[in-house]
Amino acid sequence: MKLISTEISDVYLIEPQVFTDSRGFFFESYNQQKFTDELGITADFVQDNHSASQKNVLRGLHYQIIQPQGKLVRVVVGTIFDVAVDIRKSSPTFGQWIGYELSAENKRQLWIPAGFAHGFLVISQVAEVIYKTTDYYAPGGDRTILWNDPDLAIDWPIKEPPILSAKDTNGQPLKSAQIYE
Ligand SMILES: Cc1cn([C@H]2C[C@H](O)[C@@H](COP(=O)(O)OP(=O)(O)O[C@H]3O[C@@H](C)C(=O)[C@@H](O)[C@H]3O)O2)c(=O)[nH]c1=O
Repeated sequence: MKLISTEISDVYLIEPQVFTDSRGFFFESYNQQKFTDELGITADFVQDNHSASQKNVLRGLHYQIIQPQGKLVRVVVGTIFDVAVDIRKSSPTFGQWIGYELSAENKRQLWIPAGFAHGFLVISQVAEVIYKTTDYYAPGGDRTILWNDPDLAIDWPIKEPPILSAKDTNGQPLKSAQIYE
């Protein structure tokens, strides 16, 4: 597997080694020893999540104010534009965002450590997103930063108003959100 740096240190794209033959393909989507020894990413995951969304759904930008979660995100059906925003006040890249296309085809994964808000826009007709988290869901502790916060100015590849949950419609701008020191 290959580690690709992004514009924000600590956030990485990961490209797995894919084995193809006449039957199809195989790849290790996660291997703790290789993550630690080869990629230098030490993370203990405690939960796997799986969501399916239709085209133009935007989920995010989410984080947990308690039990902040690191996330290892990948797509098994379709294509998403996956975004991470640095919301660690003490970080030199505070308020910066990165966005990458993750797809069933490119098999790329995005490693987002705790301290970031995460969201994605579905580009394909349907997308199924699977992600591992380093801490458990903390209902009541989850927070949303507004997906189109003008201070973040995230360049979503969006052509029409996205489909949002009620929670995401009422996200906070970063400047007034409860965030990490
Ligand atoms: C996130 C989550 C939700 N749920 C429940 C709560 C709710 O009834 C239903 C749907 O929850 P949500 O609307 O919050 O799901 P969703 O909008 O997909 O939330 C997710 O968005 C992406 C971008 C993230 O980064 C994740 O951390 C998570 O916040 O699932 C769990 O049981 N466990 C979980 O870990």
